[in-house]
This record gives sequence, structure tokens and C-alpha cells, in this order.
Amino acid sequence: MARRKNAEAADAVPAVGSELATVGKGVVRAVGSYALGKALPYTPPWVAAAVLPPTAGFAVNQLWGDAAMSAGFASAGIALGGAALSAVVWKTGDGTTKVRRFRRVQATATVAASMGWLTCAVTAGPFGTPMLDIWLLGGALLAASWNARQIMGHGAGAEAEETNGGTMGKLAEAIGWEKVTVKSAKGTGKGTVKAQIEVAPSATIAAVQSTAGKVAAALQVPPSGVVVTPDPEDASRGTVSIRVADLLKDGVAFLMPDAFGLMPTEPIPLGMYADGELWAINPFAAAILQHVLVMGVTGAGKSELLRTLLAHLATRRKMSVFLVDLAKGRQTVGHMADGIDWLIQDAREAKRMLKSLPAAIRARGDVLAAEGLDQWTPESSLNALLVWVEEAADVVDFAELDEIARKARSVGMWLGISLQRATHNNISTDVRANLQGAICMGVNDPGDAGFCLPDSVTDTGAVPAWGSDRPGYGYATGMGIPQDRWTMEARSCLTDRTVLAALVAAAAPYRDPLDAATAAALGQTYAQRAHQGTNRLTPGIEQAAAAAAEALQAAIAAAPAGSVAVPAAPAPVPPAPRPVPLPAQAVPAAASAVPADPFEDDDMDDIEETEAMQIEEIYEEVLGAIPGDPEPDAPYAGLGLDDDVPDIDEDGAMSFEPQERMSTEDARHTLYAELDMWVSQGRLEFSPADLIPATVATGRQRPWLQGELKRLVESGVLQRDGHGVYVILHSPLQPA
Ligand SMILES: Nc1ncnc2c1ncn2[C@@H]1O[C@H](COP(=O)(O)OP(=O)(O)OP(=O)(O)O)[C@@H](O)[C@H]1O
Repeated sequence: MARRKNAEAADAVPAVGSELATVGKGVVRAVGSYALGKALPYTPPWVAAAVLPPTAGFAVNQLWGDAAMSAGFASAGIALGGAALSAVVWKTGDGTTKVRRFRRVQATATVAASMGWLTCAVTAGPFGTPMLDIWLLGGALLAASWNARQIMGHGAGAEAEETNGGTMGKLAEAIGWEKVTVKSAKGTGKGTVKAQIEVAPSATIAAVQSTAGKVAAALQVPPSGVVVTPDPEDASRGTVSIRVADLLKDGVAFLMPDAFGLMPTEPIPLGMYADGELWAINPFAAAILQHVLVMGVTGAGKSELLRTLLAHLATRRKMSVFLVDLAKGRQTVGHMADGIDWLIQDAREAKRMLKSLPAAIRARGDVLAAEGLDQWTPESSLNALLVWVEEAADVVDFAELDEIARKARSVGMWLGISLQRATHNNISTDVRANLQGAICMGVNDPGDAGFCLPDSVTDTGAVPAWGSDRPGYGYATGMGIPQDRWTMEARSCLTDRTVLAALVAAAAPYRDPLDAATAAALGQTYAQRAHQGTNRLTPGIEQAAAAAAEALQAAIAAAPAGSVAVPAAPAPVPPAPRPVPLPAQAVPAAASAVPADPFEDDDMDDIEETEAMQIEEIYEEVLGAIPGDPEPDAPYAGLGLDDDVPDIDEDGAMSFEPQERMSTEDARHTLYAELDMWVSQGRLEFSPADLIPATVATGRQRPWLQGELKRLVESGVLQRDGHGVYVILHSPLQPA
């Protein structure tokens, strides 16, 4: 048994040996063929050096070498031809870069040396001394120098790719890149090739930028696939980035928040850049809160983007959202409406909200000043506020919006305007100038992108002129986005309705109600809002949220594969914050009931002139509001409001006691009761003429009404617009 094993082992040895030998041969063959493969491209100069000189030398010697006369003429001819050829080579060579200078010298030297040797070979023949030695040494040297040229052209040390020779030269000429040197082109591994470019002294990077479309066509990539960005440090240099593959074409997953209850100053993920990096904005953490303009044709993806933004904000604390969408508010965000504190779909309510914002801005400014803050930060007792308006031109007058945009920034009120085209008809230049953040999605006309994006972006070729063909794609600037990302194409997330609805419901216990100061300043317009979102104070919210949290897990599991991305390690959920009590001095005037007569303590002389003007204005308003006299021929037709009514019907059986004049307190109460009744009926707007019956009932006349209206405006109970319409912010009988 043992012997048989040994015999088997002995048999096995030669078998293993022969296998090893076979493997060894294979390795040698592989190494050999690898070396041959590597060396092959470098053999042509050696073959040429070995074959051409003896062949040409032998030929010329045989032809003209035996007769002195013909040999002389032939030598002279070859020498002259050689010199001319060398000159031509030198002349046509380009010496603008180090590599090009080397190539010119080398080509000229090769031609001159070869022709010189050939001249001598006419009489001496190719194989005698010293012709043979010169051929062997010189040929080897020249062949080696041509190998060096090959290595410089293609090897790792190559610094520059020539763009003005051969096919590249023709292409460069066609696209206007003759004066451009392209260096260090590298694939990013994420569908994009990046290269440094340098222009010759007479060219500019701006001229190169204008050719981006031609380059895209030549390379057969989308028009926006070529972006040329200037180097801010050196006007002759820049970067060209060519997107050769679209990583975003299958859609971008909605990235779930890291946790519930994050602060508004945390980054808000919106989607992904073409190079696979996260596209996020952080408006509330930026040094200056930049309002945003979102633009794109219908179907470009604006609503989808808004949903992602709102979904994240709805999971945060100290954050409130007002959204005006008259066209399709519920359709767009109905499933996440609970996360929106004030969703407005009615034009009159939208106007009232926008009119009450200046009072809220003032009140917030007072609170921040009392808290010792220059601008809103999470340390403030105020919530951050997003006011989003779809198609603003249909809702608001520009002067109003301009004021809001200018003043809202420092008080933590972020304004978002979404438009299909931000032309001068749709938005004033003043308002536009105040929207420093931009998200431009597909537009039909490349020129339209300039209404939204800065010139520095569109000049690079970053123009989303794809209409609605590529929904969700766009470019974004400002709002904390690093500047080198402004020219990088991005795509927003594609959201799932069920997931977002569950997310918003599950996050309700973390949402703070609007802070008291802002709510008070917005008054009845806010208190009586048609839609109210949920927050941690909504009765029964904890149980509803617990059920929603389970529904959220189920919705994520049921969502199409890859449509929702859940952070790898969710951060621990921070506890819901307790409201920070407002310092007494920070409570704005509008938050209290009508104060004591504001004129009592004031220095009347200082404001007399202003008041007189305002009273004059109101006087005109009241008179203008009184309807035309229905009985122009009546005996009392010419009477004014101040005139005593004469006893016209002297024989009349009926007579009236003169209206008894109420005390000031009672007169005010009558007026306030009228306003209070309107508030309780949901009527928040009126003209002065509407109060004439109440005024008459008090036994007072027009100037008294004028004074009272003015007093109510100053105390924050009413707000008056430029057209003489008053908005009731609070009932004067109920403290805000
Ligand atoms: N980021 C995205 N990824 C994939 N598809 C998207 C994306 N955004 C939008 N879409 C698709 O494009 C369609 C239109 O998008 P959306 O309604 O957001 O456009 P819009 O700009 O709001 O249009 P409108 O101005 O008419 O309201 C969506 O129904 C969706 O199918």
C-alpha cells in the first residue's frame, strides 16, 4: 500500500515538473509578447535608420558614383536639395513651446544629417570607411532621438497636447481653438473630463467660452456638456470641463433628513451634481440670507424641487413656511400641506398676507434688536421663515415685494419666487436685484437663462436651454453654494408622494409653531388663515406622528428601488425645544391691545407737519369714498358733512332730537365694536366710507374718524395700503 503511494508520488513528480515547465514557458512567452508589444511602437526609427541609408546610398553611388562629372553634379544637387529641405523643415516647424522647439531642431537635424551623408555616399559609397561608421553611429543616434520624441509626445511626462497639428489642428481651426493649448486632460471617473487650457497672447478665455457650443457639437455631447471656466488668478488660463456621460439620467433619489428637529441652518440637500457630488443649499447659514428666484418652463421640474425643499424644512424646528400658490397649490403640495404653516390659494388672502409682512418684518427687527442680534440666528426666539410665492406677478405689486425683499433678509425671512420666465413684465428689476440666489431649470431660449443666472455663469456655457426635455436638471448659484459649483449641472431629487406625506406627518412633534412676535404682528390675517399646518402644539399630534413614523418605514420599503436614500447612521433625534420667553421690551407694539393715546406723551410740534399732510390725505380719501349725491336737486344738495342741517320741512310732523354726543371712550368703543364684529365675520378689509354709519352714530364727524384711523394704524391694529384700503390686523377689542 505504502509502495503504491510512493510509486504514485514518483509518477506525479514529472507531471508537476512538466506543468511547471509549461507555466514557465507561458510566463516567458507572456513577458516576451508584453515587451514586444511595448517596444513595437519604437522600432520604426531603427528600421528606417537600418534600411534607408544603405539603400539610398547604394542607389546614388550606383547611378552617379563611377563618373567624376556625374558624381560631382549629383553631389552638388543632393547637397543643395538637402539644404533647401532642411530650411523648409525649420521654417514650417513651430517653436512656440519647449516640445515644439525640440521637434523642430530634431526634424531639421535629421534631414540635414541624412542629406549630408547621402551627398558623400554618391562618390564614397555607403559601405566604405568612414561612411559605414557614420551611418551606424549617426543612424543609431537619430533613431534614439526619434524614440525620445515619441516618449515626449505620448508618455506620462507629456505636458501639452498639440491642438494645431494634423486632425486636431483641423478640428481646432473649425471650432476656433487654434490659439488654445489644452493641458493635463483627466477623466474625473464620474462622467466628466477636465483639462487646463491656456490661450496665446492675442486670444482671450472669453472668446474660448463663446465657442463652447461648437466644441460640444464637435465632441457630440449636449450643448451644456462643455463648460469653460476662467481662472480668476490668470486671464490667459482656464478650465474646460466636458461631460461625456450623464450620471443623473436615471433620476436622483430623495435623500431623507439626517434627523428630525434639525435647525434651519443645517444644509438642505436638493439633489446631485453631474459629477456625483451632493447638491445642497444653506441659505440660513450664509453670511447674507439670499432670497431665491427659481425659473424654468412648464414641466422643467420647479414643483418637484419645491417639494424636496419643503419636505426638509417641514422636519426642522424653529422653521415656518408660508406658501402662496394660486394656480395649483394643493395639487403640488397637498400631500405635505401639514408641514406648511400657511398655505394660501386665494388671491385676496395672498394679498393680505403680503401686506401684513412689513409689520411682521418691523416686529421681528424689534425683537432681534432687543436680543442683541444684528440678524437672525438660531439663538433668537424667532423662527426662521420661508415665504414662497409661485408666479408672483399674479399676486403682488412689485413696489411692495421690493420693500419686503430688501428688509426681510436680516430678520430671517427668506423669500422664494418661482416663475416660468423672469422677464421685466413678470418681475421688476428692483425685485430681481434682491433675489441673489438662483436656480435655473430648463428654458426654451438660451437668452432667458440670463434673467435668472449671473452672467459669470451663462458666459461659461452653463445655460440650461433644454426646455422641459430634461426635467429636474438646472444650475444653482448663491445660498451658500461654493462658487466653483455654480457652473456644474445638477438634478433635483424625484420625490415619492407617500414617502413625503408620511415624513411630514412623522416630523410634526418637532415643528415649532410660528413665534409669538411674528404671529402677533401678522394679526388677524394670520390668526384667521384658511389653512393651518400642524406643529408640536397640535392636539393629539404625538400619537398621529408615531403612527406616521411606522407608515414612513413602510412607504420607504415600498418606494421604487433607488428612489429614497436613507442616511447610513441617523443622528440621535434632538428633543423638541422649549419656547424661549420673549424679553418684555422685545414685545412689539402690535402685540399689545390698542395702547393709550399715542399722542398724549409725544411732542406734538415735531410731528405736526407730517400729521397735517396725512390728515389731508385721509380727508381726500373719505370724501372720495362717499358716493355721489343721489338727489342732486334736493334742497340739502349743497350741504357738506360739517354743515348744520336746516329745518327744511317746516310743516313736517316728525322731528328728531339732535344726536347725543358720546364720551370719547364710548365713541371709540362703538368704532372698535364695529371692527371687532367684522373680524369675527372674517372680514379683514374695509374702506373709510364703511365706517361712516358708526361715526355718525357716535355723534362725531369726519376729522374724528380720520384721527381714530390714524391712531389705529400707528398702534398696529390696522394697516393701510396706497389705495386707501385698510386691513385689520387685530380686533381692537382683543389683545393680540
Ligand atoms: N428631478 C426630477 N427627476 C425626474 N423627473 C422629474 C424631476 N423633476 C420633475 N420631473 C418630471 O417632470 C414632470 C414635471 O415636473 P414639475 O411639475 O415639477 O414641473 P414644473 O416646472 O413645476 O411645471 P409647471 O410650471 O407646469 O408647474 C414631473 O411630473 C416629473 O415627472
